[in-house]
Amino acid sequence: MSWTGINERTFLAIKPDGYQRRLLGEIIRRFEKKGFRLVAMKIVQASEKLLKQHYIALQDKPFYDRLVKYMGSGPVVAMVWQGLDVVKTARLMIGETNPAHSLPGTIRGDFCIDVGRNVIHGSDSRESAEREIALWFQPDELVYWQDSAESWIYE
Ligand SMILES: Nc1ncnc2c1ncn2[C@@H]1O[C@H](COP(=O)(O)OP(=O)(O)OP(=O)(O)O)[C@@H](O)[C@H]1O
Repeated sequence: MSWTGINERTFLAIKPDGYQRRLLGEIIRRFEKKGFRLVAMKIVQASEKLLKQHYIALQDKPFYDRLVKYMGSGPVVAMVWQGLDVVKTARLMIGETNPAHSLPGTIRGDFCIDVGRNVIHGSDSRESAEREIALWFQPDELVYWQDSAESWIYE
C-alpha cells in the first residue's frame, strides 16, 4: 500500500506524563474527531534501546539522557494515524516543542507547561514517520480497515 494522499501515516506517542495524567482519552479524541483513522495502537514500556534509537538524531543534545529516562519512566501509548497530510496536521494539532510557545487549542498549549514534560510525540516528516513506525510496530500490527466515514471526510 502506498503511504501518500489519504493513506499518509504518522507515528504519535503519548508520553509517560500524558499517560500518568489521564490525558489518553482527551488526546485520542482530538485526532478521532478531526477525522483521522487510527490504524495501530499499543501500550508500551519502552526499553532504553528502543528509545535511544527513536531519539538517535538528538544523541548529542545535553538533554538526551534525561529524555531517554523520561520516556522510559512509565507507559507510552504508541499509535499510527492515517489521513491526508496527517504528518503536518498532527504536528500543528500538537503544537510547538516548547509548550510555552504553543497556542491554546493545541495539545501542548492546553495540557502542559515544561519542554521536558510535553505529553506527546509526533513524527516531524514522512521519512521520520516511516522510520518510527517500523521501529515501534511489526507490519502485522497495523490494521487495514474500511472507513465507512471516508466519503464524509474527503470530497
Ligand atoms: N531543552 C530541552 N530540555 C528538555 N527536553 C527537551 C528539550 N528540547 C527538547 N526536549 C525533549 O525532546 C523531545 C524531542 O525534541 P525535538 O526537538 O525532536 O522536538 P519535537 O519534534 O517537537 O518533539 P517530539 O520528537 O517529542 O515530537 C521534545 O519533545 C522534548 O520532550
